Amino acid sequence: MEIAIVAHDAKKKEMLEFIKKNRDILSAEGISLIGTGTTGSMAEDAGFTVRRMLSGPLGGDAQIAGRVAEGKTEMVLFFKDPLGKHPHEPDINMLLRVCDVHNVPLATNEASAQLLLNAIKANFLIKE
Ligand SMILES: O=C(CO)COP(=O)(O)O
Repeated sequence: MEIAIVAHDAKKKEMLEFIKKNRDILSAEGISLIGTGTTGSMAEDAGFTVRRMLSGPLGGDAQIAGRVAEGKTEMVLFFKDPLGKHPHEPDINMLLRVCDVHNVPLATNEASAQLLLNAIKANFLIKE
């Protein structure tokens, strides 16, 4: 299962702590990570293997949306900054919309992301 990790700047620290806390799940066999540019390199620096897309403002969200639409990315953990303004808001909304179109699990905050990973751990989301 390919899981996307994306975090806005104000949420990067939270994402880093989150992925480190969930290293056992995120590094498990059958799980691969994809991320927007800066989030992805942050995760790589923490020892994860990540397929890195462009940075969000340069089209990274759109690239991940494409992979969701193609059925390649099957879960999106997107720590969105609800208080900031982003030049690539249309891309962000597209990623959220495409997840809904394709019924792909999407978490936009840490509490929801943890529930999704717990579900993976409990084997609820592993496809046959
Ligand atoms: O802007 C982002 C998501 O919308 C995140 O992009 P980066 O991971 O490159 O900072």
